[in-house]
Parts: sequence; C-alpha cells; structure tokens
Amino acid sequence: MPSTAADRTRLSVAVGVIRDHRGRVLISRRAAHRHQGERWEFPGGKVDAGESVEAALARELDEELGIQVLDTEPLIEIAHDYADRRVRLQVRAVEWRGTPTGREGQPLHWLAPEALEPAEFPVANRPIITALQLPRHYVISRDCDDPAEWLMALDRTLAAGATMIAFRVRLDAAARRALAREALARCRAAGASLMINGTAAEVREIGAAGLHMNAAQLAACPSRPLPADYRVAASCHSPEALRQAAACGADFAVLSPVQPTASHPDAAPLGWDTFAQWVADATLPVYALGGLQPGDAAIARARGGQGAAGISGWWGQASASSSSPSGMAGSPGI
Ligand SMILES: Nc1nc2c([nH]c(=O)n2[C@H]2C[C@H](O)[C@@H](COP(=O)(O)OP(=O)(O)OP(=O)(O)O)O2)c(=O)[nH]1
Ligand SMILES: [Mg+2]
Repeated sequence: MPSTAADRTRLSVAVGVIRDHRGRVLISRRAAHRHQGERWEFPGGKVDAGESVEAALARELDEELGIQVLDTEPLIEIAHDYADRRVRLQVRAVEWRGTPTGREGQPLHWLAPEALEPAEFPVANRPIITALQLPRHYVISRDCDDPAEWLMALDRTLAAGATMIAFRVRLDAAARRALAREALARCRAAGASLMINGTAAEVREIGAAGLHMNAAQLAACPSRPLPADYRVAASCHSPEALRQAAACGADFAVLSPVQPTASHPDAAPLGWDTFAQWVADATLPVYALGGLQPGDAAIARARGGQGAAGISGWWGQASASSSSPSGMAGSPGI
C-alpha cells in the first residue's frame, strides 16, 4: 500500500470478513452513538500506531467477538471520505476459530453475500459487498464466426465452473441479439450471469445481468448507465480510468494489460507491481486482465485485485479435472 501524504491523515481500519461453513458472512450492528451508528458493519476496528493490519484484526475480533484469528488474506482496500472522517478500510477474509458473541452488546447476524443490502451499511462498504458477491474469475467470450460452435464453447465454459461471462461478439444486430438471448438462457440454467459488451439499451432489451463498458464508453459516461439491480463494469488502462469508473458508479473494473498479450502486442504491460499500486488507490473491485491464466487469479488477489479475467485459458476450455475445472473451482465465490 502506498503511503501518500493524504494517507497519513486517514484513519486506518482493519475489517474482517468472517464466513461460516455455509458461506454466510458475519455482520454486526454499530451502536447508535458511534460514527456511522446503527448501520451494519463487518467486525473490526482502528489499527493502532505501529500495529499491522493482521494484528489489529486479531485484537479487534477477540475484543468484539471473542474469536481467534488463525490466518487472513487480503480482500479489498477502500479509501473513503466521510464528511466528518477519512478512512482506509483494509478488508481481509479471516480464517478463524471459536464462537462469535457480541461482547460489546452488539447484535450479530449471519447473511449470505447475495442478501447483504448496501443501504444498511456505511457508504464505504458498497464495494466490499460487491467484492463478496463477485466471483474470482471473469470469463470473456471469443468473437463468433459460427454461432453453433460458439454456443458449444459457452457450454464447455459453463461446465468448467464459470459464473460470470462477458458477451463480446461482433455480429450484425439481429444475429447478435439472437445469440445473446440464447447465451443468456444457457448462463441462467447454469447459475451464471452474463454481462454484455454493448449498450445499456441492449442489456435491458436482452435482460442480461449487466453492461461492460469499453474504455471509450467509460470516458464518455456521465453517470451510472443502469439502475442498481444491474451490474456495470468498465475496462480501464490507467488510474484516471479507475477513478472515472468509480465516479460513474461502475460496480467493478477490469485493468489491463497486466502481462504481455498476443492480441495487443504493442501495449506495454503493467506488471503486477503497477497493478497492485493502481488497485490500492481504486475504490471498486478490480480484475486483472491481459496475458493471464486461471491460476493467476490467486496472484491477482494477493495483489489486492478481485481476481483474474481472460479469454484464452478460460473460454471454451473443457474441464481439466472434475475437482478443479479450468482452475476455476476453489473457495466460495469462484
Ligand atoms: N469495523 C468497521 N468499520 C467500518 C466499516 N465501514 C466503515 O465505514 N467503517 C468505519 C466506521 C468508523 O469510522 C471506522 C471504524 O472505527 P471504529 O470507531 O468502529 O473502531 P473501533 O472498533 O476501534 O472502535 P472504538 O474501540 O474506537 O470504539 O471505520 C465496517 O464495515 N467495519
Ligand atoms: Mg469496531
């Protein structure tokens, strides 16, 4: 995490995502008299001077819940300016032991990630909730020469465990709409969501999960192009674009190219260090894209990203094995 001048005036907060064996997340209610009082939160608290985020989390979760932290992994970091306080929420998924109890009298609740309601949390929590709901892999489709072949590739991708797919196909309008409708039906049957690289009007017409804006659309986007019950994603290649994505209300971004790619041989790759730096300043979940394989999702997460996105390595890949198809299976929320 970069320590900029602005950062030194921010309150550093360690925030824990505590899951049970069913994948539900523990939330607790802030007392009325406290900052952001009566809102639900993920347990945690202020990082003391000289304390690491991990140590702060272990201390806070013991104080507030009486549980022991065994290990943690970074989930997302959010810098947010409230009118009366500037915070940097450093959110980590927690491996834990014990029985959580509201040791400060705070009500506790276990909820599935899909049931978390952003309006009941502090505003800064919105991207945290999105991050908990989004998978680790974002599969981008290949362009389509032959619809029948393309649909077979989609079926293989879904069978391999993909749960979020971008429809990125150039066809004439009628053929594109027909293919998108069929793709949507197959994604729904498999429990996956389909994003459309196109227009907001097309997303509404097809009934897809959301819109994926390219860099040019993002640059020209004045405000969120779809209501909250759709997802909005944006392709980004710079810190400015990541800020613009957040400003126009996108739910998540895709940052590229992280590694050299055959499809864009002239674009200078960012590398993981730059990816991590830019992501640390972003205020929405960010997937890494460009020259990656499914196994790189773990690297992207370790560098503060949401996971990895890509075409080759993901699209149309048959299951590599029944337990870990395409490397996409694993912990909850693939
Ligand atoms: N723990 C937590 N804090 C959050 C979340 N979202 C959010 O904006 N915050 C803000 C609210 C507060 O301004 C700050 C946390 O500070 P806090 O006062 O609760 O810290 P603490 O647990 O150490 O409390 P205390 O001992 O000082 O009373 O971060 C969240 O999900 N969890
Ligand atoms: Mg606290």
